[in-house]
Amino acid sequence: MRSAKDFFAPLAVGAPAPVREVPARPSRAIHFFDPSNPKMAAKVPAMVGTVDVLLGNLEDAVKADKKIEAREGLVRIGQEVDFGPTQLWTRINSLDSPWALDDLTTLVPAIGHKLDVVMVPKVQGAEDIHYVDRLLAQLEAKAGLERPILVHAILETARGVANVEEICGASPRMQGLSLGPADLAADRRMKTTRVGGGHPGYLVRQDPPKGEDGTAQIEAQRATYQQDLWHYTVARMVDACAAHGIYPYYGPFGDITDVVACEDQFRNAFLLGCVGTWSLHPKQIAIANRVFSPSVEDIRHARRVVAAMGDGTGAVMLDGKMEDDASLKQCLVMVDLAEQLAAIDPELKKQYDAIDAEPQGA
Ligand SMILES: CC(=O)SCCNC(=O)CCNC(=O)[C@H](O)C(C)(C)COP(=O)(O)OP(=O)(O)OC[C@H]1O[C@@H](n2cnc3c(N)ncnc32)[C@H](O)[C@@H]1OP(=O)(O)O
Ligand SMILES: CC(=O)C(=O)O
Ligand SMILES: [Mg+2]
Repeated sequence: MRSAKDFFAPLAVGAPAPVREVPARPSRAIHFFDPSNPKMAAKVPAMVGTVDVLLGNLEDAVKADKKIEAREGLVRIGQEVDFGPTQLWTRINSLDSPWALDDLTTLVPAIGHKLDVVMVPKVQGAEDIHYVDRLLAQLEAKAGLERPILVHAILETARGVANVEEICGASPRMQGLSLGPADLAADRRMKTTRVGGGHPGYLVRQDPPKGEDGTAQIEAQRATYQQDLWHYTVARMVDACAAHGIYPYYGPFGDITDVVACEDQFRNAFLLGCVGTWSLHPKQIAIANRVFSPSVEDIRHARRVVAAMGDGTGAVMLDGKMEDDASLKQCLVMVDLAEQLAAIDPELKKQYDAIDAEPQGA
């Protein structure tokens, strides 16, 4: 294990100094595109400014015979497009694949100055992050980059979940984690065939009513409640990320047509502490932007609590409810997020600013 004193030293002579704090940049939707798909690639310039993160995907969903085309396509897009306020990320191929090394050694010299985050799939433990960490430092030094490229890991193996805390703390480059429900389900031998989302068979059932003789009527009509297959993993991921000052994300929702269930899954993740999610299709961007932006009602309430709490200590009553130091902290999470989002989203800024113009007591 590296000494705490060395943790923030560059891992290669001439590499940029590691960040001491991961920048809190809005990333409600990480929108995936396949740079080898001409139709998708052509849409990228017009998507700048409409989505927080554009991610050139090189891994799964890119055909094996298109891997080099995808990598070269991403280089071209990275060089030609002005990304303005939108972050540019990539998902490289898995570290045991024939492509991962060339992904990094090609992308960093060519577009490293524009790449904000490298997403690494199928991370098993800290050793995978250490490998990428050192390689990136060497490539950054060689390319003369002035700021470090951050690393995001996908949690999609049972071993990765077991090692989630050490993955989060493996490098100052660690920016965040995403849930990878498809590969994780396969690795765990779960019996699902979907990419994220729920399953009608994963449920609890209301207790049976009792008959007159006191026996359970198990054949009676009983309500069932579908449960969230991903709750445990998302909750672990949120805790590990919060403990290490990095950011948790839900991942893909594969049923592109079911925008309602998609929104529900995203909202569960938002409420549990995730800062964003993936978008696989243009129509998922608006869902993610809506869900991962605090509502006007929440911001109105949060600002009232902040105002009512004065110096931030003690307890007050507001609308019949107790507010104190701890509920104030929850409200500040919302208010801070709203400020970050308002800085990049003019429509949201208008909505949040309008709260100030409302009559007192509204
Ligand atoms: C488990 C995991 O690893 S998840 C992550 C990996 N998976 C991905 O990245 C998948 C990315 N998304 C896709 O490949 C596609 O959206 C698909 C295959 C799901 C659906 O694609 P299509 O059948 O073309 O969808 P659809 O016909 O609705 O597309 C409408 C338009 O949006 C475009 N489009 C679709 N997805 C995207 C995208 N992600 N980015 C930009 N444009 C897109 C299509 O090219 C099409 O363009 P056109 O109007 O010029 O013809
Ligand atoms: C996100 C991803 O890669 C997966 O679900 O497998
Ligand atoms: Mg995967």
